Amino acid sequence: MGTLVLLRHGESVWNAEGLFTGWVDVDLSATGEEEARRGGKLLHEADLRPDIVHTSVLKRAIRTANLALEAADLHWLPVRRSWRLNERHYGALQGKDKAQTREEYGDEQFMVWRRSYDTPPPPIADNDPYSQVGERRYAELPTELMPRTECLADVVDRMLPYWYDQIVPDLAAGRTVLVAAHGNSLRALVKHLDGIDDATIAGLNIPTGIPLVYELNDDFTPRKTGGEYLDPEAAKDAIEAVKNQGKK
Ligand SMILES: O=C(O)[C@H](O)COP(=O)(O)O
Repeated sequence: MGTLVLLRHGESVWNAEGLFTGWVDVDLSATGEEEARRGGKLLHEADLRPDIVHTSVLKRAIRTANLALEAADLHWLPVRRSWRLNERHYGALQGKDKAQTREEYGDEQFMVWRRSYDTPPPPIADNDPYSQVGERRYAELPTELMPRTECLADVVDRMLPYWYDQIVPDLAAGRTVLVAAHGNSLRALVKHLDGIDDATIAGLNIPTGIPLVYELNDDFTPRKTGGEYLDPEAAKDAIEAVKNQGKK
């Protein structure tokens, strides 16, 4: 029931520089802005007209949604935002160079931190310049829910209440729903939708700026496992690029 469109934000400035980002509120690069517009054009060309938008509270996802909606001439759509759609909190790795981290700690540890399901990176200190503790945007987040690091399992746990309580009701009403979020919050959602096991999810990467469309059954399971990218060829190359981040 309903159509779900997932859109990872366009390339951010830190994506371009190869830095771990997580909850740091980094803006889109010029390439990322272009990717976001193209995402909107792809929606328009495919005649996909979202009725409502959900974003994280991070500007790279918010601006991606805005630019895509502008390109699709859908500026007026209602939007809701939640920290539950944020990128995975990358702990003490936030702000660190991916390639340098890989070199310093080795391939195995790097991949455990980046893609293992249940091992989070070391926590970030509250006085670290890249910590989000005390940020006004999280003022309503109960202290015990404020992450200092997260693994993907933690993201699944904090994202699913938003899926069930906020997104599913929109889909149940027959709406086409656009979710503009992040590599790892969308991996968490795809894991849930496609029933991917904890080991296999390590190999799944989401490209920036290319809408991924799921037509859903009445029980909100996908009609087609994996959904469909609106530009499958571009998605293939972009997925490979995400996979290879951190390699020199
Ligand atoms: O937070 C980040 O650094 C990226 O947006 C996602 O990074 P990853 O693909 O290395 O998990």
